[in-house]
Amino acid sequence: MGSVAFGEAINEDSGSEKSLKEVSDEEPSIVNTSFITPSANTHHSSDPGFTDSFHDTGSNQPHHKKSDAAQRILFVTTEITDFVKVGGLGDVSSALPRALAAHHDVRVLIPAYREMIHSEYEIVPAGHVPAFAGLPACDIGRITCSDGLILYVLLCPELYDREGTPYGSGASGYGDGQGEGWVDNDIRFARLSRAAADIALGQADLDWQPQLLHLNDWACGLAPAYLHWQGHPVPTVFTIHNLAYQGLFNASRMAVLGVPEDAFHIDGVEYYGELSFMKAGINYASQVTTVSATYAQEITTPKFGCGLDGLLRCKAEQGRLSGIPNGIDDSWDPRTDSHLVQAFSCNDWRGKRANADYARRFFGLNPSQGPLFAVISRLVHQKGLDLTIEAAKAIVHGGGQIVFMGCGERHVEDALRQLSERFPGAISAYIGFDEYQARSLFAGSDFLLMPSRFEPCGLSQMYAQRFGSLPIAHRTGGLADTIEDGVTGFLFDDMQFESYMRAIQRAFAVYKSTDLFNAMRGAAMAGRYHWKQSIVPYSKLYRVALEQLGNETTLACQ
Ligand SMILES: Nc1ncnc2c1ncn2[C@@H]1O[C@H](COP(=O)(O)OP(=O)(O)O[C@H]2O[C@H](CO)[C@@H](O)[C@H](O)[C@H]2O)[C@@H](O)[C@H]1O
Repeated sequence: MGSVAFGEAINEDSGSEKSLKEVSDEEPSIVNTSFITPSANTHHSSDPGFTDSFHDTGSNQPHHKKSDAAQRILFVTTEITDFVKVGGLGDVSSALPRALAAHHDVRVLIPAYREMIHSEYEIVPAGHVPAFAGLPACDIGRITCSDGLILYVLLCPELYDREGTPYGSGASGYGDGQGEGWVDNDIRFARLSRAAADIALGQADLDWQPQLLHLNDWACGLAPAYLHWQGHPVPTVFTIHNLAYQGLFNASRMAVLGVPEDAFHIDGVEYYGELSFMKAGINYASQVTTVSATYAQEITTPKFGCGLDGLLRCKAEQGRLSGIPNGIDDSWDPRTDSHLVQAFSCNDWRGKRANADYARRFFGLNPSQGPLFAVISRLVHQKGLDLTIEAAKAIVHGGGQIVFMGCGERHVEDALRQLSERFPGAISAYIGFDEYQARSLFAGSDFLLMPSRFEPCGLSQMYAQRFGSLPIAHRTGGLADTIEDGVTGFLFDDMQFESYMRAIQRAFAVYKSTDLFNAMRGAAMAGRYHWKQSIVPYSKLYRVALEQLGNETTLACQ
């Protein structure tokens, strides 16, 4: 592909066609707060028992006084940023249960990884789950976090006490049983799912029993299925964070996982001859959610549905599929974040500049007056790194610099290393992830490059906006829902180099116009994508799932 020239090709006014919001440093306004997908709300709209008691109380402390509508929720996950994080699921699992805990009794179930066993936290014996099919018996421990959040950790050292990520020895993402995933991932995550089902049924010797399971991604997908096959109608909410990772395993593994033979068909867990954990979760959960309204609609189409779009369309028609956006937690505040070399706020651009200087020094870039672009991402196909690599030369020739931070697919890591060697002082590749430096980079950069092919929600673009770094992103999924084109960032429509370059050119043009650039940064920083906005929709959904009990006539999708 040819490169797109800067200079005369740049339209000075291209970023200003839309009027900017008035911005206030002291009281940031809330933007884009309503994302519940309109096409999938047949159950939600009725919501007979739901009251305003869930509205913002200003507290996210677990011991906040709960309303009568409080529910006991077990949030089941494979990552939590407090201990182990591969990507966005870790952040969500750390923040969402805490936000919900102001209104519900929310506890978390997660495997006891090495990071927990060797942490400073005491693990108190709490329960036990029996062996099942080829799944070993294991103990359950309890960790009480410093803010009171209770984690139940599944103690099974032969499955979980390993060097590596929750999913495998490599770093390329969610390891769905293929590639670099652990060879026993089917057993590892069936064990987690079965433990969740046992806890829900009061069969785990715990002194606590949830009313509802909130399950996350393919690794928890068998939990609703186990409950269904046993004939126990425990309500379940299954959240898809990324449909592309499905947990596909050989059908010969069914017996060892305790999956009944007669469930292996197109309306059960079979996916083109393999066993799909993701399909099990979608098929048997009371409610399915994903993490933005746009992605909830997209996954019902062949383009984004990963072969499950027919099933998801059926769920949407049944009112069992909805989109609830992720948020970001209070720690993402440039005025108070202790990770930053200098705190800053809207219109305090000297403070932001200090973070840029630090980032340039830390990542080995030359001093520069040009724009600093950041890429903070898992390095996987989804994230469109190939487009950014193609655009890099033009960005550097236009006077820009780029820092890449992330790890993932080996060939992408290699390509980034080569790029940084080709453009020393202008491009830096940090292969790995460091929360501290990531925050400095969000704070120091002028623009975040995020040309994702698809993006269920995306957190990085929200972090960037909060820190006054304008995202340049593909108009898809949660990116489309959380970035206002020409106001808080730049969106492009086609996943094509030329289209991406036009958005980058617009960013360069805005950078040249100080007033416009500052107004956009202010608008971006004023957007508050707080988790509090998710409490009401999740609470409604929990209520709907509880009320569905005993009324399961529409579960099957033929
Ligand atoms: N190599 C790395 N190692 C560890 N952390 C890294 C990392 N690279 C980036 N991160 C961090 O992980 C988070 C990225 O979260 P995103 O939501 O943007 O994407 P991700 O694809 O991981 O999440 C998926 O789940 C989330 C949660 O629902 C959805 O928002 C998203 O669309 C979906 O793809 C950020 O906190 C970022 O700083």
